[in-house]
This record gives sequence, structure tokens and C-alpha cells, in this order.
Amino acid sequence: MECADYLIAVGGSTVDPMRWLNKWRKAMNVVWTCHMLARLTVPSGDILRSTGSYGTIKIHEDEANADAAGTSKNDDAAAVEFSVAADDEDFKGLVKEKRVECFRRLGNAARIAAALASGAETGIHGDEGDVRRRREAFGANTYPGREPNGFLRHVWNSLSDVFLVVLFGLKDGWYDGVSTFLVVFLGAVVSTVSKHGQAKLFARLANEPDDIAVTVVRAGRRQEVSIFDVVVGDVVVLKIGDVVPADGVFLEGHALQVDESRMNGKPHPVHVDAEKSPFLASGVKVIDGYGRMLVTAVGTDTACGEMMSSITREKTKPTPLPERLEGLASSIGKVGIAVAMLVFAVLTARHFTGSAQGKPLFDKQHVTFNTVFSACNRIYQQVVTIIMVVIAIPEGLPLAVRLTLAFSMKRMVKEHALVRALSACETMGSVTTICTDKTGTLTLNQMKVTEFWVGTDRPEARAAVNGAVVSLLCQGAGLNTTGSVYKPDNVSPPEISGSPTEKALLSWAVAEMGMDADALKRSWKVLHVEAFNSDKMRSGVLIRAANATGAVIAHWQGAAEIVLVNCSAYVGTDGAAHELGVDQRRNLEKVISDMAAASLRCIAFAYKQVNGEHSKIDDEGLTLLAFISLKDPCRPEVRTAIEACMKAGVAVKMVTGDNVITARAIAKQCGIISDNDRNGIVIEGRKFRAMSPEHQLEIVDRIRVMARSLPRDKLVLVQRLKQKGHVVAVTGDGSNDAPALKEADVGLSMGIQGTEVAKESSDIVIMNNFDTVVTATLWGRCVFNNIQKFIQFQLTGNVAALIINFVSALTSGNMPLTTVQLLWMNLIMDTMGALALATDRPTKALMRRPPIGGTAPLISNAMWRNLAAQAALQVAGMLALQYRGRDILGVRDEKANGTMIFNAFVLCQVFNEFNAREIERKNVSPECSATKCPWASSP
Ligand SMILES: Nc1ncnc2c1ncn2[C@@H]1O[C@H](COP(=O)(O)OP(=O)(O)OP(=O)(O)O)[C@@H](O)[C@H]1O
Ligand SMILES: [Ca+2]
Repeated sequence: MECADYLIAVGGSTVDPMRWLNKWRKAMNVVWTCHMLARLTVPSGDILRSTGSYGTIKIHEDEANADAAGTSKNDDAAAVEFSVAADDEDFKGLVKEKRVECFRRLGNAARIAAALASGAETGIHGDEGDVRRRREAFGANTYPGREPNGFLRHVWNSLSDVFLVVLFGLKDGWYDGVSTFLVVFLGAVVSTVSKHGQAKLFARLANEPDDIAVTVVRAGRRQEVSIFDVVVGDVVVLKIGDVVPADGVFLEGHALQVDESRMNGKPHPVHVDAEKSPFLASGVKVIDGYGRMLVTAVGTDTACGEMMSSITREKTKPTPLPERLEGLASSIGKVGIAVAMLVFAVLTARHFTGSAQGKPLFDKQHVTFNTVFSACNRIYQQVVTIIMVVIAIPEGLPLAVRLTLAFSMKRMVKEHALVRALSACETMGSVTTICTDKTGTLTLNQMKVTEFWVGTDRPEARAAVNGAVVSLLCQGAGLNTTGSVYKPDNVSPPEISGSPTEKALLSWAVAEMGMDADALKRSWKVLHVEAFNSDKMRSGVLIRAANATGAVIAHWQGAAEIVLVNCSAYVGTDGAAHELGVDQRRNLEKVISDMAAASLRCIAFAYKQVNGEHSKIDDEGLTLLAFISLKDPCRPEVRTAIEACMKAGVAVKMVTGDNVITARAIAKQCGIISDNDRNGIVIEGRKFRAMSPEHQLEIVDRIRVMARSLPRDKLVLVQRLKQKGHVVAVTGDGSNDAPALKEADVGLSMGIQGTEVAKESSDIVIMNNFDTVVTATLWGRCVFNNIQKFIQFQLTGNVAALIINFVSALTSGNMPLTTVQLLWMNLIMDTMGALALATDRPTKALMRRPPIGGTAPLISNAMWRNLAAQAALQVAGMLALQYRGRDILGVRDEKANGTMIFNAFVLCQVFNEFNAREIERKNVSPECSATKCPWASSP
């Protein structure tokens, strides 16, 4: 509205309806300013941070299926009788409340199993009807989840903004009001739909990693079922790294220890046994030993279920981007206030000195309240316009960040990277170092026995080895293990389960050594077990013969050089024991290192005849039985993926529990070390551990491979790297990787073969292969890049608008771009513009430049350059139209000229958007975008 009309309106007759309109207008200005000022003081990061809170637990379809199946319930209802009433409160709280008296009353775990129509050895029958009846009686192993915010809620959130803006728009009449409403409505729709879509996406993602495979025994056979299919009465097999899937009691096992810290905060591991503490609560982690448990409660009846249905599992790692955007927003705000104050001062001075538009705004002879007031109001309006232009920049950022994060996350999921923590999408882009373990991540974790050595001989077949040695080997392989061999009948091949290493050893023992697992179990009783873990790198067992001799033997198996240290003798193929002198030891070490150099993993078997039963498994003065080498091929895609990482300036380090020679051989195969890398070092965990923290810091950058590392070494390595300012990603699959995965900026676990503990400690679960780590990096970089594009786009447009209005306000007292026009433009920029830039795909160039790290400025030099050049051009153009519009276009009308300027300015923003797509390059047509395996073909 023109200044002259305004003055007439304010100074006109007392009954003029315009007066009312003016009052209305003033009120709205106040409301709007307050709204904007509130925005200024509330950092936009708060809005950003709250975007990920949708972690919930899934309601499994089975519940619905169970209901549907309820009609046929009566057909075979009599098939299983439970002697425990399903609604027995005492029984329900057995594990949850650790009811020892109830446990005693019911007898022992085996009696409870019988009451639940299950068996300690054979488990439940497990056919469809059986499982269904159990689910009907005791419930399913699912938790109701918290629904994400509904659609209407998002609509309401967006509407509060719309409301204010529309009211402000109405001041210039219905025409402007309606058009403003349309724009705002459009903006609200885009924002609502995107928010709702993301909420649904996050909810789905938060649920997906919950589906865990659990090993149960049903009808005597070990099998894997989904955690949601576990029912009361199931016998669950537990080993290191597993998470207890439901509440239950201990059936049998050895040295079983669990970590209950997640449930009750107790930091110490808890020993589980049949007498003193037989209870296993769902959600606790197995940290040592192995065993079997009987499930007594599932789903919401469990301790964990109760907790789960009341809380969300959101991971609240602070993310760097929103924090930095907050910084940007507040600096922009400061600039805005400074400019606004300057405008205020200059305009006030002009009005009082009377130089505005050649005539004084208020006549000194006729100073009335109205004239003063209208002058003030005008100054105020212009100041508000300035502030608005400035504030509009950070206003658009939250939506842009949300959009681009959700977009990248969706793409990552499509490329088989399940994102568990939203922040990981973004952090992945700044990663400077990746620490990866070897087995299962770089290699396939499909082990196969390739060599078999007895002493320094390599026998061709079993026949060439003395029978006593063979039977000792079978004892070691078959009893010193958490795996099992199940023979359905005499014709079909045995089903072998266990960790990949154990599976390979058991298959080999059955096929090559003629091991009969059932006969072994009958003729030997296991007295003590020391289960394998990554700290000790070996496992031991103490067994006693069931026959009259009652012989007691200790068996050890594990990393070859570690077992060899405790040996004082070795057997030859003829079965005779030889003393292990210095020379012989050297020869045996040579056998190990030769195998390792061929990138094989070497396992040693040793035993000792023991006199009488001991409470500990003797591990001194062992006799070496054999070496067995396992081949674990490299994943085929690893080499190109690692090359791509290096090209992208991301260092890759291998940290493994394996032998240093094997590790070096595999690292060479994967391209982690090369012949011309003079700077890199291969170090053993033992040496690294012995160094002072300062020394560790000194060499940490040069480490390429760390072998024979303990879980703690992996953790310390990550800590040191972080201290050096690296942004560290860790990839791993085993429970030995869990501490490092947690410590890392981004933890990536291998989905298919990884342990539950590893998955739980990670931010991203890789569902296929190592390639995906590179893809995740690419999409992570894309997030930052797209935000930068959006910032450049927004800043350019708004800085130009600011300068145009500022200059003309100072020179002529007029602002060519009005508040409503700018509002329009910013709404389009914030929604449509943001949508376009936020969903821009990454280009190959992203993987050819070094990582940005966590420290690079949000606005790069290239962005300043683009901004300055473009804004200068726009300002020059608009000011030319403003002052020379009549000459250039022949427009006579002042108002028409204003519209021309606005149109021209909008057109400039279209070019601005295109320019923003390529920040670094001068050619704005984007390079071909990278979608699938972009690194494979990059020059
Ligand atoms: N079940 C097992 N029984 C006996 N020894 C084993 C068993 N599994 C692994 N080992 C030995 O212990 C060593 C360490 O194993 P660990 O699981 O800690 O690491 P890894 O799987 O070899 O390596 P990474 O850390 O790269 O996954 C192995 O190199 C192997 O020699
Ligand atoms: Ca591993």
C-alpha cells in the first residue's frame, strides 16, 4: 500500500471504516512480529532434533493371524495339555519378579518343561497347531508399540503457521489474501505430507532390526525361528553374543554369564546356573559360556516387554548438522537485527529531517498525533520487512534438513543399509576413517577346512593317522564346542549348527574323521567348560569317560600360536608323543606361519590326561594333537569398495582377532596395504596395548592392520582416532566388535551373519555386503551437499532481496519488494525449492573429493563466490528496473513497475535454483548422478 493512501487513511474522518482496518492491521503486525521474534530466539535446531523420535516395537501380524485362526481352535484343542494355568499370576511373574518360592514349588526346570508339554532335550513338538495353541494360551512374543504421530497431528502442527501468515496476508485485501492462502496451503501440504511420510518410515525402520533369528529346539531338532515366533515352552539355545529372546529358566549349559546392565543397571556379569540363579530375563545379553533355556513368559508378560511398551528406543546421539545450522541461523539473525536497526535509524533521521520523497512526512507546523503515528508505523513496516527477509532463511532450513535426511535414509534402505539412528545418515558423510574387522566383514565367514597337520606331517587321509589320535581329535572337535550335530536318520546328511568356525570343524570331523557325535555324548561326560571368547581366543573342556576306566581328559582348541605356547609335547602320525624342544617348536611355528601366509586361519587342538577331577581345566603341559587350517575367502566386492574409500579420502584400517600373518595376507588381498605404502604399519594388539597413550596417538594414523586384537584394543583404537579429530566408522559382526561399534561415530554391523549384540550396538545394519558401506558414505555426503545447496539458494535470494530493499529504502524511502511478495517467494522456496534440492541425487564427484569431516565450514568459499556473483547480478538488475524502469521498459505506472520488479526477481530465483545444484563446478548442468555402484566406474 502506498504511503500517501496510508496517510489519508490514518488522518481521515473519524467515521472512516479504514480506521478499523488500520487497527486490525496494526494488531496483526504486532502478532506477526512477536511470532517472528519468537522464532529468532528459539533456535531452529530444536525443531530439527525432534525428528527421529518414532522408535517403537512392532506388533507382529501373527497376533492377527492367531485371532483369525481362532475359529478352528476347537478342532484340536485337546492335543496338548498344559498343567500350568496360563493365567497363574505366580507363574507369570516367575522370572519377572524372580519368584524363587514359586520355582521351588514347581520343582526344577525340567519339571516345568514337562508341565508345559515340552522336553529339555527335544523341546516342544513345534507343528503349526502346537505353536498356535501356545500362542493362544500364553500370548505371542510381541509388544504393542507407540504409534507415530497421526496425520491429523501433523496437519495441525503445520496449520498454526499457516494461520498467522494468512492473517498477515489479508491486510492487502481479499485478492492478496486468497493468493497468499493458496501458497501457504500448498506449503503446508508439502510439509505435512513429508512429515507424515517420514514418521511412518522411521517407525518402520525402528522396527525392522528387532526381528532377530533365534535358535530353538523343536521336536529334537535345532532350527532358527524369528523372535516373534518364540512361544512358551520353547527350548532356546544360547551362546555368546545372543540376546535372550523371552523370559525363561536355565535348563543346562556351561559357564553361562549374562549382562543384565540394560535391565537393572548392574555392571557386573551375572552367573546363571540351575540352582542359585536359574532366571533369564528377556533382553539380557549372553557374554560368556553357552546353554539352553526354557521359555516361561513371552511378549508383554516379560520384564522387558513391560519396559518396551512404555518407552521408545530412540537413540539420542547429538548430530552435528542441526547444531551447526543453529549457529548459522543465529548469525543470520544477528545480521538481520543489525541491518534492521540501521534502516530504522536512517529512516527515522530522514523523516525528522524531512527529506523523505522531497517533502516532509509531517509538517512541523501541524504536528498531530496521527501524523507522528503514521510515520512511525511506516518505519516499523519497513523494518519488519527487512527482518522478515533475513529470518526467512533459517526458517526454511528445518524442512530442508528433514527432507534430505529422510530422502537419503530411504535410499540407503533401498541399497540394503538399515538405518537405526537417523543421525548416522548424516555423520556417514563426514567419516574420515573406517575400522573394519576381518572375519565376516571383509571375508565371507564361510569356513572350510583345507589342511590338516599332525605335528610336522601332513597326512593324506585318516588311515595314515594312528587311531588313538583320531579318537582324541574327535573328542576335542565334538565335545569342546557350542555347536551340535543332528542326525535326522541314517540316510540323510547330518545337520550341523554352531559358529562358522565350529561348523567347519564339526563338518570336517564328521566327514574326514568319521566322528559319531551321539556315541561321543554317550561315552563321555562333560565336567567343565570354558567357552570360546575373543579375549582368550581358545576354548577348553574337561571330560570323563563313562566306562569303567573313568579317565579324565582336558581338551583345548583355539588360535594356533596361543595353544602352542602351553604345549610341552606333540604327537606324531604314529601316535607317539615327542618332547617339544626348541627346534621342534620352531618347526611347528613355521607350519603355522606358512598356513597364515596363505591367508588361512589356523586352529590347534591339544589335550592332557588329568588325574582325578579338578574344578579348573588344566592348561599347563599340554600335548599338541593337530593343526587345522580353515579357508575363509574374501568377499569379492571388498577390493573395489576399499579402493573407492581410499579415492574418497577415507582411510581403511583392519582390526582383527586373527593371526598377524593371516591378517597381513588378507589385507593385501583386499588392498588395505600395498607394496609401495612405506608409511603404514601392521601391529599386534599386544604391542599396541603396551604403548603409552601418547605413543598410541602418535602412531595411530599410520596403523593399517591390527592383528590378534582383543575387543578392548578395538575400542582404544577408535578412541585414539577420535582424539586425533577423525570421524570414525566401525564395521563389525561379532560380539567382540560391540564396544568399538558403540564408541564409533557411526557403527555399521553386518546383518545376515552378524551377532545380535553387534547389531544392537550399531547405527546402521548392512544387509548385503561391504559395498554398502561405500553407498552409505555417498548418501551421507549427499545430505551435507544438499543442505549446502539449499543454503546457497536461500542466502542468494534473500541477500539480494535484502540489499535491494535496503538500498532503495535508504535512497528513496521506498521498498520495491513488499512483505507479502517476499512471503510468497519464501514459501515457495522453503517448500518446492527445498524439495527439489533436498532430493537431488549425489554425483560421482562426491566420492572423488576428501571427506568434509566435522569441521569444514557450512558455507564454503565456492559458495561465497557463487553467492556474491549472483546476488550482485540480481541487485544490479532490480535496482536498474527500480530507477530506470520507465526508460527501460516504458512502464509509466509506479505500481506496474513494482510488479515488473517482483516478476523479474522471481525469474532470477529460478536461475538461482539451477545454479545451486552445482556448487563447485562453473557449469551448472549437473554431472550425471550416481546411483548404483558409482565408484566402480569412476576414472
Ligand atoms: N570356536 C572357536 N574355537 C576355537 N578357536 C577359535 C574359535 N573361533 C575363533 N577361534 C580362534 O580365535 C581367534 C580369534 O577369534 P575372534 O572371533 O576374536 O576374531 P576373528 O573372528 O578371527 O576376527 P575378527 O575380529 O576379524 O572378526 C581366531 O583367529 C581363531 O584362531
Ligand atoms: Ca568378526
